[in-house]
Amino acid sequence: MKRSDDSEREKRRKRRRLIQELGEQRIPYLSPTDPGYQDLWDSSYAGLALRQSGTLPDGLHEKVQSALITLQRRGCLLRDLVRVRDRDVFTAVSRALVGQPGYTYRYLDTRLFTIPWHCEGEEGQKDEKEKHCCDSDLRDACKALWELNQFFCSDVQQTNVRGVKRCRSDTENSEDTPGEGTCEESVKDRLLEKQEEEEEEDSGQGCSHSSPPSSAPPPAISSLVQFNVTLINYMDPTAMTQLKEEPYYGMGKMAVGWHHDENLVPLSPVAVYSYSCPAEPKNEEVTEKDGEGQSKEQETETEGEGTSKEEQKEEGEGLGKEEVEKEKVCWRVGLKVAWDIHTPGLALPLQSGDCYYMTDDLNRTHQHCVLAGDTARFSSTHRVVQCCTGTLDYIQKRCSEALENLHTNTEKNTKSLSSLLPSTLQCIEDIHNEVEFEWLRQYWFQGRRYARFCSWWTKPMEQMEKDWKEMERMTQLLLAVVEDENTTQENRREIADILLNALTDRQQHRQTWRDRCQSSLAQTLPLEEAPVDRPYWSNDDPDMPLPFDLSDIINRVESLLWRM
Ligand SMILES: O=C(O)CCC(=O)C(=O)O
Ligand SMILES: [Fe+2]
Repeated sequence: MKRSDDSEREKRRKRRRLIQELGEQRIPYLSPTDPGYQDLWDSSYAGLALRQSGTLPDGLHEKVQSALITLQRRGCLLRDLVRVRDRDVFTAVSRALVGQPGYTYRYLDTRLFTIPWHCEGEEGQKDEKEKHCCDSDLRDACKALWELNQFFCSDVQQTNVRGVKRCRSDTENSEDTPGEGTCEESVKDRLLEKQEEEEEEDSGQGCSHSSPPSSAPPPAISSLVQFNVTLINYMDPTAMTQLKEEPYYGMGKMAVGWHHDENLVPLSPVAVYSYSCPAEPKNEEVTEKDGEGQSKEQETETEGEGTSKEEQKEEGEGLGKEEVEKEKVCWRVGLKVAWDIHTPGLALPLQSGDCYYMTDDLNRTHQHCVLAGDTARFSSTHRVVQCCTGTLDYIQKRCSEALENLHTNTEKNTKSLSSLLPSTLQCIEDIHNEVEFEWLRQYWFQGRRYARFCSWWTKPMEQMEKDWKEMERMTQLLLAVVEDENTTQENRREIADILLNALTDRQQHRQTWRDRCQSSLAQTLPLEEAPVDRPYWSNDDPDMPLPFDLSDIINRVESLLWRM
């Protein structure tokens, strides 16, 4: 649901006031050197586990690290232009999705499409086109990430969390005395409630579409973990001028703000490989975008926390200096219990090569953020994404389902709708909108970035566009039925209603995507990354069954409904 600008403004105003009220006070959080750290971990963050760098299989680090550098060098890692509470923002981190061929992952109104990973023994089995979607360099890189994925799949289930080392040797002291002074509960309570309320809205768990029953297997149980994608993150803090301070605990600069991971299979774990590299690897393809190229004026997203520049300034003010200094050289993951202001937060430092797991319902009951260190850093975050409506297979089946209702008379060379059953028509118009807005426009909005280094999605997207065009034809046929005054069709009114709703939705969504494509932030992108508003056609394009702008047709159907 779209919320009005007014209520957005009001929310931001309240939040700003609460942050001002909180002033210099911060909620306590513990780091490994603080007394009580280990106890806090055991009691309140038990779903978190650390797999230290030195305990990974031989050779895996080298493979994975060189794979990550390859992805960066080849220009595969890009900042996403996401939507946070109706506003366009760039993610502070650059990202790419690698995973099962044909899978996608949706976060913050953005559907990422996988660069397929290639698994062992696959060569020779796949048909030619799949085998050569990327060059051998990228194929090797993706294969290394698949190997890491295999390791995580078996490790995360063997490691019934307690088996993994929780911490380093610097936590002997287990006295339970949270480091910082008391704070005014009332202010914090309200602040936290506000914060949670806002964040929850951004973190819909589970499937967001009410689609027909899917053939997907039941949710993974913890004994059988199959991570199906990894979202790769990269950030060089020295190139970023706009990192936000962590506002509630004073943990320091955030690369990724507080959030729950979205769209995962409930209770599924997340496994993260962390690689801090001393120097920024050169990006061959997009030299323009490096360093200074990242405009200082751009706002950056911190998932679920989109705040204005003024707020960022205010949040930074009043921070105790020594709090900012704490552990500042090391990258860390921050954790907090959701809906709870009494439990101190936890900051887990990550040495290069360290991995951590979020298991059980940690992702649901807690939020996490990423705190920037001094060096550039990659992470590979392996997930079991909810894929009931997110695979190419799924959407192709949906398209076929819709097109079944299009009957071609080969003799007369005419087309007609086989069934005019309202439920069938409703389903077809839903599919039409789904394929246009969840797939075609999502794909093209991210520009030509995929096709640049991997051709896997090119053909399927072309086919999908053809199918979608057939659906435009079907809507045109439906319009003709509704407008035929002489029809004996008894449920004409019901059909007109269905059509009107679908067209109104379509018109609105087309406008939203046009706005996203034309936003001032979108204009800052280099040509090959710039959003493409596709499909787009002029209203009198003879090749297209219906105009792009549906307002005339919507008016026609509306007035027709009045007269019925
Ligand atoms: O980089 C990390 O350690 C975690 C990143 C993260 O939370 C995410 O991508 O959702
Ligand atoms: Fe996350």
